[in-house]
Amino acid sequence: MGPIWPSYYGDCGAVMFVVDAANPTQVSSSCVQLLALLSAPQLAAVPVLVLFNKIDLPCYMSLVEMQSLFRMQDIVSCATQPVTVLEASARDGTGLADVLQWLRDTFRDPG
Ligand SMILES: Nc1nc2c(ncn2[C@@H]2O[C@H](COP(=O)(O)OP(=O)(O)OP(=O)(O)O)[C@@H](O)[C@H]2O)c(=O)[nH]1
Repeated sequence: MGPIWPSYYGDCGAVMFVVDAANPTQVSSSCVQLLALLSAPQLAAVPVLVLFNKIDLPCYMSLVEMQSLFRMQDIVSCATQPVTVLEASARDGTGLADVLQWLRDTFRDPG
């Protein structure tokens, strides 16, 4: 689906970028897609949530290792938009309260 994402950028109020944290083979392609998304002019001021999902599943890499492989710190500090990184399991609900809080904070009516 990646190639058609830019056609939606103009309508985005926020982006939730979900990474399969149980699948280290997708790290490099996810990282390339994330960098392309963050450098899109239409998304330059749009809040982005990078969500490492499926943390209930076993993986040979720890989440800290995966985020290090992603160079998340560098990505966040170089991004023009606010970037939040969270972890969750959509299956058992871990971390979803933080995701909902991010949505509330992001779409809070400023008035
Ligand atoms: N264990 C676990 N499974 C999940 C979680 N979130 C989604 N799934 C399952 O993962 C499968 C694929 O769902 P998604 O990853 O959302 O869909 P997708 O991105 O199109 O599929 P893939 O790219 O193949 O992972 C489904 O069977 C979901 O039920 C999670 O947090 N934990």
